[in-house]
Amino acid sequence: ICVVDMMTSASSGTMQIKDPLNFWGGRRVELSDVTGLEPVYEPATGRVLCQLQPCKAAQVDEAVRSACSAFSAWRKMAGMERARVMLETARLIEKRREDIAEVEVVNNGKSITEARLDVDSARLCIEYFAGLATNMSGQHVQLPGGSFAYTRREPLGVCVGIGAWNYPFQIAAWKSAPAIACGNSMVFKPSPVTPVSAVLLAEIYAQAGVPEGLFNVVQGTQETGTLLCHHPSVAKVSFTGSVPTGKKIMEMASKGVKPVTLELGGKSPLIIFEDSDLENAVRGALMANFLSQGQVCSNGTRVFVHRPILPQFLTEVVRRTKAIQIGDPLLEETRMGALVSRPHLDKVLGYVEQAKKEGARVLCGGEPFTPADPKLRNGYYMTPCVLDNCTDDMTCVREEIFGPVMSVLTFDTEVDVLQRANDTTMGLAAGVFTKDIQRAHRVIENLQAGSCFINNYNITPVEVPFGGYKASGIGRENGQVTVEFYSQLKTVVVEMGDVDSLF
Ligand SMILES: NC(=O)c1ccc[n+]([C@@H]2O[C@H](COP(=O)([O-])OP(=O)(O)OC[C@H]3O[C@@H](n4cnc5c(N)ncnc54)[C@H](O)[C@@H]3O)[C@@H](O)[C@H]2O)c1
Ligand SMILES: C[N+](C)(C)CCCC=O
Repeated sequence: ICVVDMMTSASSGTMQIKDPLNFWGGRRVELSDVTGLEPVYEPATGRVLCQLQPCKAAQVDEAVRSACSAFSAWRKMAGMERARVMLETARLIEKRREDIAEVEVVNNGKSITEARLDVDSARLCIEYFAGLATNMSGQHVQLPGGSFAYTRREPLGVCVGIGAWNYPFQIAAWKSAPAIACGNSMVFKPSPVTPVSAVLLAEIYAQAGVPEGLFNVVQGTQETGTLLCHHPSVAKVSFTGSVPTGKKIMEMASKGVKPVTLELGGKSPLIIFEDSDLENAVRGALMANFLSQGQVCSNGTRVFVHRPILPQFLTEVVRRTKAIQIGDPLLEETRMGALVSRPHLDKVLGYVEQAKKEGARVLCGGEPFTPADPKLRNGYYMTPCVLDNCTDDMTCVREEIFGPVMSVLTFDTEVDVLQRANDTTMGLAAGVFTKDIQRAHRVIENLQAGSCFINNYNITPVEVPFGGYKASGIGRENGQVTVEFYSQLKTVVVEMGDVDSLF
């Protein structure tokens, strides 16, 4: 069942990926048409891990047909039966936690410590939605003369999931768990940069007993994604990725009047007031900027610090940032691994150069980093960066960098900082640190963001909805409300008397 030959589990540069990464009809599929191969890299070493076999129209069609056939069986199963299979999936994920996490590290570059937490989040999400699978209920409405109506919450059909590269396994679970809990099937396309772990989820679902074709993986780039969005048998598209791609997805889905979930990018504010617990505020700022090498959609990359505490804040944040251990992401002690690709690393370093040109001051980091271990020399590492002296008009403050770069800004009043925090087209997340509870809730009420934090940052329990305001997205993932985004409501009116015809 395993996709990889684990020659060692201790360090990078050794894992082999040999088995096909496409999956439908309950098994891995070796494509006969293998044109358009794309190299897939191990970010920690720069080594080519395998070649991506992109799916064309014929294969997309096969996967969708497989999903259609599974949907017919799955939708008829009782919620309890669906829940049982999902709980078994969660149990198998827990059992394989370590090898899934290692695959994620090898293809994504994040630290093993973080990858384990991502696998846990995927498992918890499947467990959570297993609980909701038994609760697909409607409403009973009394009407005059003993007549009544009721509503049924029904699945949509074949849902497409399209994922980003920063949380490959977690994204596949956050999309598939609510979809299948509601009785849908799914065709999932991972990012071509990180295609390796989604197929493990497909295998585990199959092993747990879902019908063949319930969760399928098609690999590919934007061509494959486009084919999926336009496919006439697809009922919904759930997308995680950048704002520009999200707009294209919405446009394509609109042609078939298909609902979308869009989990897009952000440029989120984190506001630190002078009465904060400084130690916690600094920890929060690091969590808001450096998880997953800074490649996190919800990151609070605009850190607004109340002027009276700026010096202490900067001293402490820089001290802790410099102490972050960078290196082989498979080692236990590593806290920051490699960025996802060479072009992405160059882009992030380019943002630091641009920030300097525009007048920001680099307090630490922002440089390429070469680990001492020779096998890591071609990996995509950089030192985490804190920028001071930032102003609202700078590129580093306006654009999503998606790397380990924290921009620190200063503020004097609550009114001023709220106006500046909201001065962005995006609205994924926001955070506030203060000991004043009235202020905390007042500030949150006035922040234009879908996922907010008081005295913490970037924690996403699966029981609560996650998603954005403004250009950061449509719909939510996780939490009870997500059932509404993967189902549709049927109203049934029942006449108990005679038909009172006007004709
Ligand atoms: N809000 C969230 O929950 C969330 C989570 C993770 C990442 N993100 C965002 O994702 C972005 C980084 O990820 P990325 O670089 O993989 O994003 P991206 O938009 O480049 O790609 C995302 C996915 O879309 C596919 N795709 C690209 N063009 C397409 C097209 N025309 N039609 C169909 N599919 C297409 C890609 O192959 C990939 O699978 C960041 O902006 C980040 O903030 C958001
Ligand atoms: C779990 N995190 C760290 C909040 C990430 C959510 C997904 C966004 O990229």
